[in-house]
Amino acid sequence: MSEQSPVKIRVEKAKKSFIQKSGGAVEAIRELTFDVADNEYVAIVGPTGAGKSVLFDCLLGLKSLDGGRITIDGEPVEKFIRKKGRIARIFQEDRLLPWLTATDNVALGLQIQGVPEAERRERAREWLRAVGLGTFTEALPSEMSGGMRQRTNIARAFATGPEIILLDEAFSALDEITAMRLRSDFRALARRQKMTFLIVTHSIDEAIYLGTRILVFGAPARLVHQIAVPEGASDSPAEVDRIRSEIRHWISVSGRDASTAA
Ligand SMILES: Nc1ncnc2c1ncn2[C@@H]1O[C@H](COP(=O)(O)OP(=O)(O)OP(=O)(O)O)[C@@H](O)[C@H]1O
Repeated sequence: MSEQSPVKIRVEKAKKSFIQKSGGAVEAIRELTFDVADNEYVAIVGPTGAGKSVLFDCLLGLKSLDGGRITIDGEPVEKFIRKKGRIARIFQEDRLLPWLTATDNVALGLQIQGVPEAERRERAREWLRAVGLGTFTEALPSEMSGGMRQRTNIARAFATGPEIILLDEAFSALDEITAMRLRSDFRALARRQKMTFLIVTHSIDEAIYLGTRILVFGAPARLVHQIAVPEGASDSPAEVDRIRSEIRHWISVSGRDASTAA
């Protein structure tokens, strides 16, 4: 993380457990602490069930912590999200409404922000053009490929002008060629918009390509290692190999331990 950039997101000693229907407790987040700087791109990798999605829910104010705290721009996350559209999430599966056109799907978030209809449709079309869907603005999700639907989701995430985007395995369901194109387009848009993003991914190469820093989580979610990704590292096979081996090592030593609370 750059010394000069102000802290955008601060997670401090976060804790979260669930009581399951069987009565047992599952610890999802354990004493998790990390900062994300403004305009930083952070990739999170870790074993399955490591609480990564739960962390995103907490960052969006959808779930509350049992202990510790999350602040964004120095204020509690609940306060930060009161103004709509400051933080967006892109999921692995597209969450488009099947009866709405691409334009109307992208305009939804703007409607929630109270943007007047003509303006929100214009902004939605602009974002669809920016993701290469300028000729599909009136298409229904069923008339688009998986890659096009995910492009529509990306347009929807950017349209509200978020300060932070959370990518939850956003490229994992796509074939590799489509995923490569979308990653590259997403990275270019994020740079243009000067924003912060966090991506949870099971692909180490994706983490190296998109992240300026990679956090390796253990299970339950806690930080076991972090790696800065030097500019241009993803173009150097030797650098990619070095970072990949380092991540693999830390993932292998960070497996699930005592995730079921007593
Ligand atoms: N609503 C819930 N009720 C009970 N347990 C839950 C709930 N949500 C999550 N968990 C538990 O919390 C733990 C973390 O789940 P989470 O979905 O965040 O993992 P993850 O790191 O995103 O996993 P993956 O990489 O497989 O997507 C899991 O053990 C899960 O069973």
